[in-house]
Amino acid sequence: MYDFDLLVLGTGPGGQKAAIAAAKLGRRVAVVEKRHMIGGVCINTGTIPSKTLREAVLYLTGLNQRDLYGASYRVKEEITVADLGMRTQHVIGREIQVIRNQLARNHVTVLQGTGRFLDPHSIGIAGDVPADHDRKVTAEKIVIATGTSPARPPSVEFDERTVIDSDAILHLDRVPETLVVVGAGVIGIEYASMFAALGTKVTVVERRERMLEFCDLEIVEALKYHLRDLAVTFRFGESVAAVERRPRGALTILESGKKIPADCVMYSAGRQGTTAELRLEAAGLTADDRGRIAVDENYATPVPHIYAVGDVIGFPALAATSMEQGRLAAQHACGEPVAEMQELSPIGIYTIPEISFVGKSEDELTREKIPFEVGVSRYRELARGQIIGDSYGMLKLLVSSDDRRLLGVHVFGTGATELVHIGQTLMGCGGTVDYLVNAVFNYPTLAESYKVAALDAMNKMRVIARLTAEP
Ligand SMILES: Cc1cc2nc3c(=O)[nH]c(=O)nc-3n(C[C@H](O)[C@H](O)[C@H](O)COP(=O)(O)OP(=O)(O)OC[C@H]3O[C@@H](n4cnc5c(N)ncnc54)[C@H](O)[C@@H]3O)c2cc1C
Ligand SMILES: NC(=O)c1ccc[n+]([C@@H]2O[C@H](COP(=O)([O-])OP(=O)(O)OC[C@H]3O[C@@H](n4cnc5c(N)ncnc54)[C@H](O)[C@@H]3O)[C@@H](O)[C@H]2O)c1
Repeated sequence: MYDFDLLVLGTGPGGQKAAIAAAKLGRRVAVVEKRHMIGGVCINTGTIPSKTLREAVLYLTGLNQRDLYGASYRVKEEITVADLGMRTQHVIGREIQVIRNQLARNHVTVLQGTGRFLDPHSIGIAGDVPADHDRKVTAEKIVIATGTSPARPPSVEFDERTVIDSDAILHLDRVPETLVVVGAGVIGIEYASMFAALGTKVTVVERRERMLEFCDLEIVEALKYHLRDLAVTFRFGESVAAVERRPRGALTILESGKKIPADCVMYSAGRQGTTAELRLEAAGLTADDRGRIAVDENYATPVPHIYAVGDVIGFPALAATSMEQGRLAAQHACGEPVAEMQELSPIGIYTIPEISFVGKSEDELTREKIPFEVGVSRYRELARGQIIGDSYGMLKLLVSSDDRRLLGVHVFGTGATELVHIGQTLMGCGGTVDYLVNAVFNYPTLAESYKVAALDAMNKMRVIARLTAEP
């Protein structure tokens, strides 16, 4: 008899949903988590602090209101890290309470400490403080949901103040005047946007020739234009060779020989699966060179009673997908029928302005030789866009020229990450552009952009149809 039916390592989005799903099926469930990390990277160092910081920045700088009230509009003249941290800490605290309460009311046992495999069914838990004793628990099924940590190259001297990663950026003692961001991935660009909005002079160094290459090119161009307008400098096609700490700041040395001085350097050049402490070999498992664990379509590892979900299994490494993987893995582990994860997942990037999309991009459709028409709506032509002072936002629909189905939705500007779900729902139900053409939307709203873009696509398709029909 095992101590638990299902034991989960890690309480990020994947671990939480795995634990609760199994508890709802009447299983005896436990989660193992380090002290001060309930909620995982998501709540403590990743998604939630970064998105809350972004709201604080937008509110305090008044950036979103400047189209209406002028370039000098500010809610607060001198914005300090205390102003920013207050909101972040408040939200983190509340979210941790919500998670603790959800686990407790579902009778999930929380075991505090760092878990490691002793054998395929046994986990040793090392306490985080000397007073916590080492203990051993056994479980019939185990879910690994240990997430990732920032990758720290050995050539970089991290010191938590001047040369930092995305965890330490939440604990700066002041807003830097100059900042170098290494890596223009999602994390790098989101933080570059926030600091640029605060007035920091940001330089982004990216090894590749472009950034966010999975996004619509036109939208990435629009984002770059906005960021340059906020004094961001981009160095594409450049790699960082070394970062040197100096008494007052740091020097980022590029392979091309350039030296960039800055108060602070944030390294956001990828993340590494948190598997080093797990002693996977004791369970007969291995991780790849980036700490990731291989799984099958049910999230089972090569050792069938052990599952892995969330960032530790790699792409797409998002909170929303991690949650769903956790739920599906638990269902499978409990012998319940499992639906496949829906392919149509949206991506939301909380830059300033924000980006969101679902489905294919123009580049992908062109590569795949799928004919499509584009319908565009610009916020400045929507009454709601004028009311909120968003003159740059846009929504783009990609419509199949063959059967008028929606193939992709790309949104840039206020509310993009919310608006995208209208398109996602329509696409998930196999809907065509005709639904949007004929639907009545609330007015004045940004959702109306769907109708405007649908009409635009339909008008273009009509021209082609007319010309094609001519003898
Ligand atoms: C700065 C930043 C911003 C992000 N923004 C977004 C966003 O806007 N939207 C989005 O969808 N995603 C975002 N993400 C990604 C998102 O946070 C992750 O996809 C998500 O947190 C992954 O969830 P997870 O279940 O894999 O576990 P994680 O949230 O990674 O948590 C893993 C947990 O496992 C614990 N753990 C590790 N090893 C052990 C062990 N041996 N024993 C016990 N516990 C252990 C850790 O302490 C940690 O608490 C962001 C990430 C970062 C870093
Ligand atoms: N809004 C969101 O959904 C969101 C937000 C933040 C993070 N995330 C998740 O977190 C994950 C990690 O994000 P990330 O941005 O750290 O990683 P990433 O791997 O996406 O980006 C790292 C970037 O750094 C560049 N790079 C690496 N080494 C370099 C060097 N020496 N010099 C210059 N450039 C270098 C790479 O070319 C790459 O573009 C993402 O995969 C994403 O899923 C999601």
